Amino acid sequence: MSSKHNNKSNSNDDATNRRRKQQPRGFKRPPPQEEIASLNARIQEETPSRGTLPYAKNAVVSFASQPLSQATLQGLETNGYTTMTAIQSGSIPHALAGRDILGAAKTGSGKSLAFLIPLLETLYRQGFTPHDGVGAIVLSPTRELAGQLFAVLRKIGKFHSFSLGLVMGGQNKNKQKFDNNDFVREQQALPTTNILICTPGRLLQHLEQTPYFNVDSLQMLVLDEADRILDMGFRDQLIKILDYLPTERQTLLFSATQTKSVKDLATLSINRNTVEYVGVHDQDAETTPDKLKQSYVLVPLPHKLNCLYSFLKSHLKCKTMVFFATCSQVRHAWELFCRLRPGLSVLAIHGKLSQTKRLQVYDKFTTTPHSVLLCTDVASRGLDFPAVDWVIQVDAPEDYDMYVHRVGRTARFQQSGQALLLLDPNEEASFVNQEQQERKLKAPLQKKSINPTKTMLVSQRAAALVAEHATLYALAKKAFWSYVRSMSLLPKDGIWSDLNIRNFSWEEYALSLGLPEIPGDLEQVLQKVSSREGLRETKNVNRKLQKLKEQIRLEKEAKKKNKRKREAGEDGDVKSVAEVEEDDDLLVLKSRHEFVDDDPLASTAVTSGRKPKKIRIDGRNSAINQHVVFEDDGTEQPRLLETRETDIDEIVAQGEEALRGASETYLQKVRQRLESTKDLDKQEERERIRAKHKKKRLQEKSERAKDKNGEEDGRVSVALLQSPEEENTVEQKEDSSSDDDNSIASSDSSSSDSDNSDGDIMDVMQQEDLALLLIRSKS
Ligand SMILES: Nc1ncnc2c1ncn2[C@@H]1O[C@H](COP(=O)(O)OP(=O)(O)OP(=O)(O)O)[C@@H](O)[C@H]1O
Repeated sequence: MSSKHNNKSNSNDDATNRRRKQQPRGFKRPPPQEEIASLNARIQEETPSRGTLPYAKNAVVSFASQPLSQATLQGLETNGYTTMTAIQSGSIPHALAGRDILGAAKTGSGKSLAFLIPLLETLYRQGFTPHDGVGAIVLSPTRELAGQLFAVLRKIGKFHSFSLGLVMGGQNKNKQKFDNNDFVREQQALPTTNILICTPGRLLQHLEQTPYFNVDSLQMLVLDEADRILDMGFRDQLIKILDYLPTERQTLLFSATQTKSVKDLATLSINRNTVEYVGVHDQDAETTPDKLKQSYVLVPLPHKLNCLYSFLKSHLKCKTMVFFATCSQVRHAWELFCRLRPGLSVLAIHGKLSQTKRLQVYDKFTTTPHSVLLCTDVASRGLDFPAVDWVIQVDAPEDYDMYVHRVGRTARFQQSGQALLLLDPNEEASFVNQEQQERKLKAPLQKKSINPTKTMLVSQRAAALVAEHATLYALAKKAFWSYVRSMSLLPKDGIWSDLNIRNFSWEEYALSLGLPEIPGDLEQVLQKVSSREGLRETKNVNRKLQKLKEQIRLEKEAKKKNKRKREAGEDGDVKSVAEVEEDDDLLVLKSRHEFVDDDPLASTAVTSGRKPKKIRIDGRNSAINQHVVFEDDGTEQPRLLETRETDIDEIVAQGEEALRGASETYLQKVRQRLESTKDLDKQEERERIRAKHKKKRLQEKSERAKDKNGEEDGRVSVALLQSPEEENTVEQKEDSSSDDDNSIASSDSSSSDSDNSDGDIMDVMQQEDLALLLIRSKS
């Protein structure tokens, strides 16, 4: 391969000259051939024996002591990387010797550099130039992670002359025209790309469709989050990809929850007798980072949103990630919380957001210190957001691996962090099972409880908002059904095997989302989704039904449009999407376009070249395309009750008459419910305030006493209690890592919080009155 160096083109010389200019003074790189020969000799000499860790786990080993090229060392140094982490010192010497690696280490321990450095070195020592084609491919399960790896590679590979490519598709909003442009641009760049970072779906698309995309010179294949790429969602794509790649290559697999399955290794043509397994934390007592504090609280499903909102209100100076089970729940919670204004930036990321929007949110959360990111598991793996203080899991994870990745978004690389899991009482026995935990999870989960005097009720406000906004109503419905579906489809052989989802308070859960009741026949749905067969059947029936509905709707729309044109001219009460977007940033009508899946595979099902759609001011859609929505892993999203992503499509599909009828009944129900619970809620709220005031008085009294005694013990009020036994205790000693939070909590409790609570009671009453007023005016 080194002969390839002799074939350098002029453009490559230019690139080399440019890079030389970037190099700091005094930086002298030896002539490549000489340096390469010396590196090869050192590697041969210093390669550790198979099956051994080259250094003790806690040894301080510098990058400079390794047989690495000057360009790589320079790249590392300029970015502040001087000493290696355990996984780096454990795996890099083996990887430099060309061995296949199975690397396992805790989240945030520096696995990315553990494979990116050998990747640069291998290509460098092989003398790769842009004309040698693809020498290394890194597969990532999500676009955000691919983008993050690309950014790290650019930084540390700055002094090399390789061409890097990031291929993940769906850069623009889901318009096939734009996506095609991206795809064509990628196709043009691929033949001269040396290192490719990509998601499996897009790579496969290129392997199948890009004529001059030659992967015959591939030296190295890396699977970041390997167990995820090898699991069901990506497996088929991976197998197809592997068909195109040469089998003679080095393969590196990294993850915090590594696969050791023989089947997986065979899939990747890895010889299990020669692969190096580097599990630097295997002997540790815990599978999660050392500086991560983990706890769980029992919160009945219908109270989870109350609990989350209260938590956010008392942690305004924190950066928090909140995990939900489904995209629809994230969308609903985001819409709701944006309207409830908890007092910090509320962001949301999930698989159905357009790529442009996803990148914006990613950047915003990276740079905003006090913010909350509501997300699905699309953000659970690999993402390295700086300084995340808290990870909250509103919905329990599907399995322990997912738990490890979710909580691993905080306490990264020597930092501390906290994680809180909200478990419904029905879930406790399955998740916090001693035996299973000791065997698999090995995480020090502490049970805490919620301080009731600190909990705010948002469900009343949610009901008022849902009554007012049709978009929110549609989102609440979707959130409800998507959660039911996700719970019904939990793996039957995993930790949730004993869970009976019929034990959940579904009626109350619906109310907590702002719905007046369960929006449909729950029993029927549970029966249908109880088996995957049932789900598939439902999906097919739904598609046919949807097609028919769509046809009828289009005919109706055409008729209406003509009528409107005749009566009021083109403009009438019709607004363009852009106009609606301007009206209200939070309206979901805006996201109707953005939430459409941008998966390249999905995009083929989207009609292109249409005129801009028009939407009625009142939020009813006037032009709906039928489209297929894919999950991030490329699988088609089942459509049990959701037919499409437009917010009010189901209402529209029922036609004008049905809509009016439904809205009447709905408002009637909300009215009844608000009337019936009004006194009760007011009384509850009063009691809460009374308790709070009493607590405040006691606190002030004790503070006065302390002042008198000159005492200062640093105790502050917090929302979480240490253990259920301490449920009535409102003060506890705080740990240093959450000082910020608690200073807020404490200042809230002394001044602003009591304002808040007054504000809350006013709010609830006002909201109720407002809702009733609204209902009356509508009826
Ligand atoms: N040798 C090093 N010196 C200093 N910082 C490092 C070093 N290696 C990695 N880091 C930093 O540690 C953080 C976590 O690294 P990285 O994202 O690679 O972790 P990871 O093990 O891949 O985590 P996950 O399992 O979540 O994917 C990053 O911010 C990275 O810059």
